[in-house]
Amino acid sequence: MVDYVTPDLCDAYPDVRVMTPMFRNYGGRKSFGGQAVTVKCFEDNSRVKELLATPGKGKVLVVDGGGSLRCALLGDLIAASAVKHEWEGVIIYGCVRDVDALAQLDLGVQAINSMPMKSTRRGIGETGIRLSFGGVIIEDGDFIYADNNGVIVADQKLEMPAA
Ligand SMILES: O=C([O-])CC(=O)C(=O)O
Repeated sequence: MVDYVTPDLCDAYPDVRVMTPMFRNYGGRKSFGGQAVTVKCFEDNSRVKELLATPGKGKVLVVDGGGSLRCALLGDLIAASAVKHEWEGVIIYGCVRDVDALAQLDLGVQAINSMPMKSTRRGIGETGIRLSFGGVIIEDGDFIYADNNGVIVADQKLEMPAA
């Protein structure tokens, strides 16, 4: 597991897209990165649950939840499924819950806040599409990196510069 340091990546790759600072780290992995798998859903985590139950090695699930603060799109059970399927992490423009349990998992999780109410699951949501939030565009297949400093997006895979 690579320890990504986003300030060092910004220095080495000044063209990266940097998200507006609004995410908090909720996962047990303070730093994570990989190829973006995109989801857009509003207050419905059907697609999040489905995707995190498929193989995720080298991948980061990027969820545009429309910034809703009314319910959580991820909790400890779905996050545990993500760990089992080897996802690197999940970035949610929306909320998570079960935050103390999330902090114990070997998974990166960044979201805008915590919310104890769960979302609905009516099968609504799109996957593999272009997202726009946090001041940047994220295409399915882009590369995304996150740590406690922030979240950055790039067209190609980034390597940590030699120390
Ligand atoms: O089930 C949900 O919708 C979210 C949740 O609490 C979990 O993943 O444990």
